[in-house]
Amino acid sequence: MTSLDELINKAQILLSDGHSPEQIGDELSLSMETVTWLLTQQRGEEAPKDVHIDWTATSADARMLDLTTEMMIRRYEIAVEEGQIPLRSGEADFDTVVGISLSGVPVATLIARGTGTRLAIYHPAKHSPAQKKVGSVSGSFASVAGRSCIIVDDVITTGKTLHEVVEYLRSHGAKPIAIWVLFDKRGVKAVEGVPVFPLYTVSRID
Ligand SMILES: O=P(O)(O)OC[C@H]1O[C@H](OP(=O)(O)OP(=O)(O)O)[C@H](O)[C@@H]1O
Repeated sequence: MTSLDELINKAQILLSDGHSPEQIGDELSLSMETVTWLLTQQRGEEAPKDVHIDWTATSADARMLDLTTEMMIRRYEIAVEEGQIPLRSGEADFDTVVGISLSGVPVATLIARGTGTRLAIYHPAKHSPAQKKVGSVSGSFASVAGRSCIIVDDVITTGKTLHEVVEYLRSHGAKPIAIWVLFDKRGVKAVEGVPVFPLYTVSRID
């Protein structure tokens, strides 16, 4: 079975389990166009330009995940050393890591441990069970008001989630300093003026 067949199979299983195409797109980190193609594709029909990242070999092992977060921390240290993050003398860097639920949380937890900072968890609006969907910071972890924050997630697909988090943090008295992600599928340099530091940028060359 090819990896494309596996992806089609995964999408069909999610559909038969009752997930909407939008949820399948979120689950597999694929655009709606790609999900539609996976679910309806006719042999010979050209696939949309998208990439699927399978990093379960790393995410399924806490030690490998920890090593990955060490790379993310080093990535940022280098950016600071090179002046990509201009810090005013005496200014605190960041004191809080905000992990985006769900997949950003284990990564953020290890980064908070590795940097000796506080851990906050953000629930995106799309996860809210309420009719009026709004994002929120979990009351079970660190608060964000008055804090300088690093936002952590696994992947940028459209960038919508990060826009939401940056707006939330600013409107709740927090200062987003930078965004750290494992994979950036959009090649975005900044979100609402907050610089993005991906470990890997994924792009297609046609
Ligand atoms: O750039 P965007 O288009 O906003 O997509 C990226 C977001 O989508 C995924 O979350 P999702 O809630 O779908 O899955 P998860 O619960 O596994 O984190 C991913 O973990 C990012 O948070």
